[in-house]
Amino acid sequence: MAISLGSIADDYTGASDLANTLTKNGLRTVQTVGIPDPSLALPDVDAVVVSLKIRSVPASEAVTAATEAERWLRHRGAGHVLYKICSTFDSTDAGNIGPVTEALRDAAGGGSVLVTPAFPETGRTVYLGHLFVGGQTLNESPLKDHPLNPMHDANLVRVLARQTRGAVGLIDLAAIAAGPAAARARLDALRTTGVTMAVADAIFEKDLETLGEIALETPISTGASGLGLGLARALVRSGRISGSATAEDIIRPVDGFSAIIAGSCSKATLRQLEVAERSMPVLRLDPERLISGPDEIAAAISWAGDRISAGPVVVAASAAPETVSRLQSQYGRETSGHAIETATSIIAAELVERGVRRLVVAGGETSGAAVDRLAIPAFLIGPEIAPGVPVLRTVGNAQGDMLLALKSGNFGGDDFFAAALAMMH
Ligand SMILES: Nc1ncnc2c1ncn2[C@@H]1O[C@H](COP(=O)(O)OP(=O)(O)O)[C@@H](O)[C@H]1O
Ligand SMILES: O=C(O)[C@@H](O)C(=O)COP(=O)(O)O
Repeated sequence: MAISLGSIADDYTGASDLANTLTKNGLRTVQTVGIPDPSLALPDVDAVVVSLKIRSVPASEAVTAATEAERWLRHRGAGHVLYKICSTFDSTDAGNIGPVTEALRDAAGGGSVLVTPAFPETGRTVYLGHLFVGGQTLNESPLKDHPLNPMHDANLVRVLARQTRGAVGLIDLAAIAAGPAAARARLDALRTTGVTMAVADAIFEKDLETLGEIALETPISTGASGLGLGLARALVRSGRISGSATAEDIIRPVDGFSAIIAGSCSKATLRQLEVAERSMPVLRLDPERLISGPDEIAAAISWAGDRISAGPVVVAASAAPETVSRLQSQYGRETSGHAIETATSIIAAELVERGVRRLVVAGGETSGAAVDRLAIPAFLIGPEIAPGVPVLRTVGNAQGDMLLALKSGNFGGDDFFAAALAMMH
C-alpha cells in the first residue's frame, strides 16, 4: 500500500476530524491508533492518519512518538506528512506543537514548516498570526478555561516562539490572497532568513487551498483540518489520486446497545449534555468521588448496565469551569484530568463488555483513554455527523465491528448526541 499523504494527529478526536476532512475531499483514508501492527489488514488508501495521544504529554515523549510515526509513514510512501494539531492550538509554553514540528522538520532535512490551525468551517481563522475562535480571539474564547491546556495568548507567533529556540515567522493574508506564487515567495524568503516555522494566516477555504498547494511541495506541515482540506484538494488537482472516496458503506448496521461517555468540559459539550437530558437518561458523575476510589465507577457501571437494554444512556464527568478549577486546586490539573480519563475509560470498556456496540465519546483526551482501553487498532471513516466529527467503524478489534463517534469537545450542535446515534442506527 503506497500512500500519497501521511498525517500524525496529536489526539484521537483530532485524527478523526482530519480523516473526515480528507474523506470529504476525495481521499480514501484510514485512521490508525498508533503505528499499526504489521499483522493488521488495512485497506488500500490514499491517506493514513496515525492517531497519537501526545497533546498533553512531556515534549520529549511527544517528539519520540511523532518521529517514529513519521518514519513509518515515509516508509509507506508518504511524500508529505501533516502534523495534525488542534484548531485552537491547544498546548502549553513547554510544547508540544513547536518541539514536534521542529523534530519533524529536522527529520525531513530542514526548511521552513508552514503552520496554520485555521479551520473556517468551525469558525477558526487566523489573521496577522492571531487565532480567532468564532468572533473571539483565542484568549477570550472558552479555551481560556480548558482543563488541561488553557489558552491565554492569541498571537501564535508568540506562542510558538515560547515553545522553541528556532525563529518563527509570519506569512500574512496579503501574501496568501495574492495566490500560490506570492505565498511561496514569502515562504522561501522566510526560509532564507533561517525561519524554521512560518505561521500562515487563513480566513477562507480559498486561502487554505493556496496553502495546501505550497505545503505539498514541502515534506512537512503543521495544522488542523483546514490545512488537510487544502492538501487533499491539491492532491486531487494534481491527478495523483483518483478522488473517489465514499463513506456510506461504513455505517452498515451493527448489533448491540448504545452509550455516550463525556469527559469534555467544553462549552459545546456542556450544552449538548443539557439537551440530551431531555430525551435520555444522563448520569452526572461526582468527580471528587471518581478520583478518591473505585466506588463511583462501580456505581456508574451498575446504573448504566441496568438501563442500556432499554435505550441509549449518557455518563458524564463534565463540569463547568468553576467546578473544574476547584477540583484542580485540590488535586492538581494533571492528576485530576488523568484520574477522570481513566475512570471514564473503565466505564466505557465495561459497557462494551455488557454489549454496547455504538459508542459516542465526547472529549479528545477522554476519547484517547477510551479507545486505548478498548484496544481498537484502526477506524474506517464514515459520513459526517457534524463538522469535524464522522461516524467511525472499527477495524481489527476483539469485540467485533463497532460504530463510534469521537467528538472534539468544542464541536457539534446542541443536539449532537441524538444526531450521532440517529446516524449510527
Ligand atoms: N469534572 C471535572 N473536573 C476536572 N477535570 C475534568 C472533569 N471532567 C473531565 N475532566 C477532565 O478534563 C479533560 C477534558 O479534556 P478532553 O477530554 O480533551 O476534552 P476537550 O475535547 O473538551 O478538550 C480530561 O482530562 C478530563 O478527564
Ligand atoms: O482541530 C480541532 O479543533 C479538533 O480536531 C481537535 O483536535 C479538538 O481537540 P479536542 O477538543 O481535545 O478533542
